[in-house]
Amino acid sequence: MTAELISGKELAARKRDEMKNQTEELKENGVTPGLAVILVGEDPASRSYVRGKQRACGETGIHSELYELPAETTEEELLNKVEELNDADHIDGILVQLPLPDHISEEAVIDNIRPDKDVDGFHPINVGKMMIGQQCFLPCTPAGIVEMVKSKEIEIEGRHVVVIGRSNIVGKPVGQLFLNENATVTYCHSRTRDMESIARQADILIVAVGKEEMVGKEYIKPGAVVIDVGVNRNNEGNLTGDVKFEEVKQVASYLTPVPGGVGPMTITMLLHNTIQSAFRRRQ
Ligand SMILES: Nc1nc(=O)c2c([nH]1)NC[C@@H]1CN(c3ccc(C(=O)N[C@@H](CCC(=O)O)C(=O)O)cc3)C=[N+]21
Ligand SMILES: [Mg+2]
Repeated sequence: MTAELISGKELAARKRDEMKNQTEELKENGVTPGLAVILVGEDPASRSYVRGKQRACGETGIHSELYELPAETTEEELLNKVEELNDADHIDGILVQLPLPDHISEEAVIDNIRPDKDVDGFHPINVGKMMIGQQCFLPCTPAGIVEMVKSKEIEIEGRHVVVIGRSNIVGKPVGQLFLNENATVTYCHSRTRDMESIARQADILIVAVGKEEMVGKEYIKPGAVVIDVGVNRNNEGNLTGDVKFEEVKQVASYLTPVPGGVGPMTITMLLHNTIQSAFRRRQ
């Protein structure tokens, strides 16, 4: 078997076309959706992701503002900036790029973003609402993954989803979203015993670990759907996933590439959340 690739890039392009119509509708009513991105420090990978987000905003008709703060910024200064953006009517979404420098508490920053502008879906109010199935901003990477699976009309209900990774921004919420879709969900992590045999039970395997080429064909049930969330930079500076692409492609039914897979859909869901926020707050 050779897996069919799920191109996040193509799906993202289709979704962004639809979203352009939504921003036009808003603009006819005098509303331009606005996203503010705050980047603290000079990490080159973070800079490159932020550039991608801004480019995507431009293409979709979303106004974006970038605040580049020096690495020495204090927590209080950052919280003041968040407060200012919380109060700015033309800003519908606030994204503080993670990770933050060690002297700043990510928890304190996230807690102080207005939940109705938290387009990352990281605020505890939004996390709680997601957990009990209430309307909220869904976290972008997990929501993008569900969209990718649905785009191929892959059945989710009743199927076994195994998530490798338990971060607050990908692993935990992606399992919750698949549970909300009536899947049976298992989490694996660094302390899991015999991870390969658990992963081999997955109908849909989601790998969100951050370790280059960790998952080979021994983790895959023939015909499984494999979603690679890894964004690792190798020694040559290329972006690579957590999955051994060439060998897993020989056993899986569907596989997401890196780059061109989950990443572009993460950005697309951010645009989606920002537009939804503008509709909710200003229409
Ligand atoms: N508050 C916050 N929200 C985030 O959503 C967030 C964050 N912090 N910190 C960092 C991670 C990482 N992330 C990516 C988004 C898009 C691509 C993406 O578009 N990747 C392209 C390639 C980009 C390239 O080549 O550099 C692709 O996979 O095809 C990657 C990574 C969002 N993150
Ligand atoms: Mg920190």
